[in-house]
Amino acid sequence: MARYELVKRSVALITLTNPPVNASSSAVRHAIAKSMKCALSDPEVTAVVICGENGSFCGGADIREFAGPLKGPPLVPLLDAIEAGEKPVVAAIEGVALGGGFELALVCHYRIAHSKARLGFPEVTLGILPAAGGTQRLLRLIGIPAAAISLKLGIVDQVTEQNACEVAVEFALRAVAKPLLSRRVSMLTTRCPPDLDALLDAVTMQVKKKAPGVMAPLACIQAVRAAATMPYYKGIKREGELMATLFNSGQAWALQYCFFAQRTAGKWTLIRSAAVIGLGTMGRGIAVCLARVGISVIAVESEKKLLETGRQMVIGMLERDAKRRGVSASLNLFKFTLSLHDLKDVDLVIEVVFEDMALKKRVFQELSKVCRPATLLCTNTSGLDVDALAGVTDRPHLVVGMHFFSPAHVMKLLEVVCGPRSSSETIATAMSLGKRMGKVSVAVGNCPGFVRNRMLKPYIDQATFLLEEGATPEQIDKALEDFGFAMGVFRMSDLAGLDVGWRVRKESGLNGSDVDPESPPRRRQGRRYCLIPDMVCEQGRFGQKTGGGWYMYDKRGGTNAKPDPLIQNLLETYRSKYGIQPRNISNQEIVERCLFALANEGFGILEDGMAARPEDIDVIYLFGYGFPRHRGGPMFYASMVGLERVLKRLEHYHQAHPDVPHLKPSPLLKTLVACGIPPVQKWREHIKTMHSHL
Ligand SMILES: CCCCCC/C=C/CC(=O)SCCNC(=O)CCNC(=O)[C@H](O)C(C)(C)COP(=O)(O)OP(=O)(O)OC[C@H]1O[C@@H](n2cnc3c(N)ncnc32)[C@H](O)[C@@H]1OP(=O)(O)O
Repeated sequence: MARYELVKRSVALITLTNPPVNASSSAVRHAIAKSMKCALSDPEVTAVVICGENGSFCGGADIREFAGPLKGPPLVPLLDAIEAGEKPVVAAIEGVALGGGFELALVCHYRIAHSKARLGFPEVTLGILPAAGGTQRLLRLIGIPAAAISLKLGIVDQVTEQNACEVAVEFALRAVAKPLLSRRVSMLTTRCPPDLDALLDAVTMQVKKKAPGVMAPLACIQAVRAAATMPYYKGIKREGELMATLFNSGQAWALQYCFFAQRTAGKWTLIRSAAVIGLGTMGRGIAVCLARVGISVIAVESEKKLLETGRQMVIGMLERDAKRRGVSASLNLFKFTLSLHDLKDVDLVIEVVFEDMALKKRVFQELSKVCRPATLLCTNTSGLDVDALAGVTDRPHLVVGMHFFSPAHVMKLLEVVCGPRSSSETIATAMSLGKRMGKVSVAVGNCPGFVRNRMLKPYIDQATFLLEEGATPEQIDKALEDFGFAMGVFRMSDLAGLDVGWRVRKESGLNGSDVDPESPPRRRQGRRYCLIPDMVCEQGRFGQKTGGGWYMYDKRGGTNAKPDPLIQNLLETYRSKYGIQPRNISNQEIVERCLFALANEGFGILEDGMAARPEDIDVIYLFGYGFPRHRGGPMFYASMVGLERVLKRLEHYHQAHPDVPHLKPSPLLKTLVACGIPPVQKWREHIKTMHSHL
């Protein structure tokens, strides 16, 4: 609900984390109180910055909590303590600082606002008034006759076009030595016009005329009068009395009801009930995501034992999730069953069974029989042909891929896979369901691996080829982590699990009994193939979950990756078996080969019409693979490096490795270079084939 971290060694950064608007729920207030205590008592901390996550400072009190008894730390003492603290506190305001959010900003000693930030007290629209000192402090800060923009008024100390939080941290460092007394707004005297009574009487008349019978605006005028005529401690008492009257009035209830009714009315949806088939890790995560947004879920398993395990896991996840978000767990939305017949009335089904086409086809055939004709049938396949599944149903137009990423209740990305027969309504419904579930949904075409996994293959291939040629997993990971990835390719693979890729390789005949015995060594299906990943899996090393993969871990499920002499040994034996002379490989080569191969596949995807635009690919990689945001995504990164250079380097590497088709520059890359390298946003204009739905 609030993140606490030390930045620049001495500034405590408190980030409110309560999406979507960082409303100050009881849990958020509790977290602010705890963080402030930490900051004020830590001798290393000389200043504090308060900001909000995802571009919103704070949308005010959590209006949903108004219906129940006050929970969490009382507001006024919490805010007074921030103001009275002996270390400078700076509010970094982006997005909105409304109601209680604005009051929080006003108790800070300095306010830095982004030029697009909105500050204000909309409480009156909810039938109440700002009652955590807002009426008293704002007027002390700007005086009674004020009515202009924030900087001019002195509400904020600096307006910025840049990241308000970063500017606020620098500001806080400069504020350390300065006296705080004059920065405590409650200590200021309200500047009043000489004709205060006449002014307030005139405003009262206007309000009565404009909003006859409405209580809150009149109460606000009384609070203004208190700010003008009373010392702060009396003024805030008056503010509290006025609030108590309003808070329990039918007008406040009606106005708050209207606030939510207006938002609920916009929530027309086709999907009220859904089913999830398969309660493995993915299925459980998807089921939790659905229930989180109020959709009732029928969860299906094939065996009693699996169903019971799944049920327990889902309940545990829901309870932990609800606790974290300070809400009650929506267990009543769930039904667990062994029978597909229970799905006859649901609006949508998401199939999450084992990645096996024959099994999936059987499930889709069965669903066709049991579900009502309008039910949408979705598959969470990570790369199989969605249209082949559509083809076994009685409603191919209602079949679409919804490709979630593990863990599904955490990862933001959702690829909505449009089959050639998926109708526009089906795609739009899947896209809007994804948005409702808080996902970043991207529509993609139906090709093997779709976008993320299709691009991942050349990226991982390059990393394993580099191992053959002399690099170690640690060296490759370090180069990629220095580039900006939180985890290099091998640490990431260990986290995701190595067995899935192994199975996919077996199914596609690259490994196992289907391999052509005539294939030359280290070649499969006419191209270079590295056997090392299969050899690692053959030893039962599937990554973190087995306690070993590309690295060793202290236990099964451990996360602390250490270089493993066994892997080093395996690499040396492998190289000598195949007569490979290891060479020194530079970090530049690692980054170029991995990332240019990745982007090159992206160009191929655009060319095939499997993604609508480069921005979509970049979003997929930002949210689905942790591509460093400051690099913009693989396609934007390629444009920053310069397409001409990317083309030249790919030509160079392809010449050195002609048996690696992924290094052969894509025709679209060549076209873009030939036609003068347009900016990323214009690449789409040069794509000939476009998927009809994208
Ligand atoms: C730490 C000190 C605390 C002191 C507290 C003292 C008490 C003070 C009283 C108050 O603060 S009363 C609240 C004052 N704030 C408001 O009135 C703001 C209300 N919200 C808005 O005006 C808008 O939501 C917005 C913030 C401008 C964002 O608008 P946008 O169009 O982008 O999104 P919406 O669809 O309106 O909202 C998205 C989502 O968020 C929910 N929501 C918004 N604000 C609140 C809130 N204050 N409390 C609870 N929930 C809020 C809204 O209902 C939507 O939810 P949904 O489920 O997606 O429909």
